[in-house]
Amino acid sequence: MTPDARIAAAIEILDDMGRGKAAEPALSQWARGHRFAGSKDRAAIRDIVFDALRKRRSAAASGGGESGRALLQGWVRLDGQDPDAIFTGQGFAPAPVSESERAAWGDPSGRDMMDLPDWLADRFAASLGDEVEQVCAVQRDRAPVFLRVNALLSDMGKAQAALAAEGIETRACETAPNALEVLENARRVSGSAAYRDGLVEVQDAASQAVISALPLAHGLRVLDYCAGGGGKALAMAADLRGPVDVHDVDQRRMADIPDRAQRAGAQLIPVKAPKGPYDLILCDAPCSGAGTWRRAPEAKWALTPERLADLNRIQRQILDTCAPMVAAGGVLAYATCSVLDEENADQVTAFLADHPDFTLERQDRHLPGPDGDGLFVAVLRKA
Ligand SMILES: C[S@@+](CC[C@H](N)C(=O)[O-])C[C@H]1O[C@@H](n2cnc3c(N)ncnc32)[C@H](O)[C@@H]1O
Repeated sequence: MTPDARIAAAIEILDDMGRGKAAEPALSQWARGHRFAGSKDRAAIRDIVFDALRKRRSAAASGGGESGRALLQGWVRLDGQDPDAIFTGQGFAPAPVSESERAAWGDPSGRDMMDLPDWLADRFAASLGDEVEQVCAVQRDRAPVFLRVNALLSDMGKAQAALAAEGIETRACETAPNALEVLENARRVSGSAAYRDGLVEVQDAASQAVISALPLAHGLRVLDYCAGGGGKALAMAADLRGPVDVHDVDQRRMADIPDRAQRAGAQLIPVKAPKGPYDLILCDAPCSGAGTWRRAPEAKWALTPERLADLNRIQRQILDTCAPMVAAGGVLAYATCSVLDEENADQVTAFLADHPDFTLERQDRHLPGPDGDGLFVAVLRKA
């Protein structure tokens, strides 16, 4: 497919999303209806759709509307390209820009460039202060791909060499001790021998740093209470060189854990109703994901104040449920992939007020940037 035909495809998909479909089903449905599109075309179309979603507000202001055509005219203009060179109507290119479309073009400014709904722009400003502009600018671009070298089966040098042998170039990243940033051929990672053999896992560098901040030591009894797909549990098992109990309210979220654990040579033990006592419990709580919206940009447009309030309630409940399961002298670690105070420091303050037997030992905030996503972790020690 030509670059302009890919833009025409992205317009169809964005229009489908405008009628209420989520990005993944819209992309899959388009691919099913256009079997001639190869994997490179599908990947390129996906990149355009996701980039337009990251910049939806500024693209809409630039292109004069929320339709697929307006968004992508705006997206092309934001990129410094000439829409008339792409919207030619030739071959499979989108139809030429009409006079009414052109008249609607604008120049995004101020809040448009934050690429957030107004209510979230306010919350971001309140939580991030002087750093808000920089964080919003970062979230308008694609995130780097990071890997975690699995210390149970490999080390940095061996893993980098194995990846390089398959054309995957990496560099060590300072955010966490076992983190690699993929510099070239990131799409090859999931099919590589290094990945299949468990030498590396795909995991954001700041997510890895959250685990490095925990006082993990061999022999500790550890529970991952919100284990999901097991990304952080695997990282804990590698640091611990021992087993980790895994739990999630939604069993289906843990479906991949047995295969992932086997590949990584790690012992993750599913526990339906954990009781404790544990020396360390990680609560990687459900959250807005506001630190990871580069990767999942749909989420920032879908979040509502009501949903955020619900998440805040669930986060409090999870901490309250886990606190009694922590052994005396043990640790409760609270993590989110959010940059919003109400999900992070405010939750910790409220928890400490209700649980005077805990003290705050450490609190780290990672902002989204070149070295990883936006994450938060608080290490709370029980007396
Ligand atoms: C941020 S995700 C966890 C990601 C995971 N730790 C990882 O590193 O891949 C949050 C998880 O919390 C789970 N969850 C939501 N409410 C919960 C609750 N009340 N108790 C336990 N887990 C819950 C969700 O099903 C989801 O899998």
